[in-house]
Amino acid sequence: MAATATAGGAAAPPPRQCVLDPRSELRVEVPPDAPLRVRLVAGTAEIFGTELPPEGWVPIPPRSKIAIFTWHGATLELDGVTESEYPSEETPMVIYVNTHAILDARRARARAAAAQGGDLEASQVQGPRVIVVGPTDSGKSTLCKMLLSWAAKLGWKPTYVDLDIGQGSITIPGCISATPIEKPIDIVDGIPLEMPLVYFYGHPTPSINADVYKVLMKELAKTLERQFSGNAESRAAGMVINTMGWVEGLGYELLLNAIETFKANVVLVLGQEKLWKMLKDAVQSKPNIDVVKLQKSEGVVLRNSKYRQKTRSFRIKEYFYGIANDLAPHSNIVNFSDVSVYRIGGGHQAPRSALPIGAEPVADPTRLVAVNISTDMIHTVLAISYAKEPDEIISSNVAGFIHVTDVDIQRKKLTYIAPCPGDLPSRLLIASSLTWYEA
Ligand SMILES: Nc1ncnc2c1ncn2[C@@H]1O[C@H](COP(=O)(O)OP(=O)(O)OP(=O)(O)O)[C@@H](O)[C@H]1O
Repeated sequence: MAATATAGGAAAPPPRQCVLDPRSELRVEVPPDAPLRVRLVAGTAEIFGTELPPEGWVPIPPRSKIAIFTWHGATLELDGVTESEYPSEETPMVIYVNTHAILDARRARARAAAAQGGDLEASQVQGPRVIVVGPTDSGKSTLCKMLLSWAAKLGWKPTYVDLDIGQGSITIPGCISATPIEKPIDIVDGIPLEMPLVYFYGHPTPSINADVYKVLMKELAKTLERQFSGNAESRAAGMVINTMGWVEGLGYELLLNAIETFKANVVLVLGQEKLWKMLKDAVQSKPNIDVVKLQKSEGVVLRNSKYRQKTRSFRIKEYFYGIANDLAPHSNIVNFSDVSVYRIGGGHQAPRSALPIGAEPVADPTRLVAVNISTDMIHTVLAISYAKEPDEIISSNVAGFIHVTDVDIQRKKLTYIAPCPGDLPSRLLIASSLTWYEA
């Protein structure tokens, strides 16, 4: 099939078939506003580690950039509009699946050691803790998805940890989160959202308050450590950790911090020799950390900062309205006196208007600051903390998010939308710089 560009006002092309040779993939970009569906006609194929069902059409969400890969050959049918679609035989998939096989063997070893019992070191019963690093658009999130889905297909329940606050593949951007992956990741619905453990940072870049970012990583790691200690199976299945594409200066320092905090024992470096060498040298004194260089796929689509900003907005919108725009959020009103809003590390970014009257920006980067509700909060996202007391906010995970749609200073009322009806599960809210404007 030749490369085609069919979006941009042109009539939708008729359904078309594509025959893929073994170990090749069809790369497809879906436009933001036109539907595409795909059907497997013959053979087997997968999208980032999740197999296409043998029968029936699979809707591909708008704005997706995907590769439909086949190990043994496949015939596909596409129906709808694409921005581009082209096949490629040059993929790093064999290298990726070999990496998966090595991780799988480590999981099996950890499980067998735990079953044997006796006096064992923690590292003997710990499965692989894989951290995937690389510059922006090197395919990190995609490789994480594949490693998780292939592991889940074999019955493991690895924990996915997402440290990429810029994009947010588990929940909205601005969060550090983790969730067990119990089955291959759904092509349409993405990462399952039943049991995520979410810590709210509240900004799309760590430079705003790197100390808070580090504290939240530590809190998440501590909670996961506790969960692993009581669950040999998930400890053997290990973790797959996705990171940000910022690999220089502070970004690099945070990567080293993440490796240490989550006790990663496998570092997969995508697409940058220099980063691989730097990390290898940095961890050489530490036992049992493998730093492995992996080829980047040429299929990974480059996204500029404007596109990323837009994607962030869509992720927030999806939280309230669903991926297929099929959910209806609930609008609600609370009195100012019924909630308390805090900012973690009130220093750097907080506008003076968001600080208590007469307060100066504080120096302690992790200090908690109570903020007055003001019209500045309109269009921003607030997180609902599980904390019982304000001083527990930084060490507590969050229950979910609300989006502020109006602030009535005179009547002292805040209007918001939430995914569920009813009262807020907590009165302690965390402010953020994340905004979303309803079109
Ligand atoms: N082989 C491929 N063919 C087509 N699209 C691909 C392929 N691999 C990845 N993509 C797409 O390219 C985009 C970028 O990939 P991905 O999100 O994995 O990169 P990343 O390194 O995690 O990016 P970031 O730096 O933002 O964290 C995604 O939309 C992904 O679906």
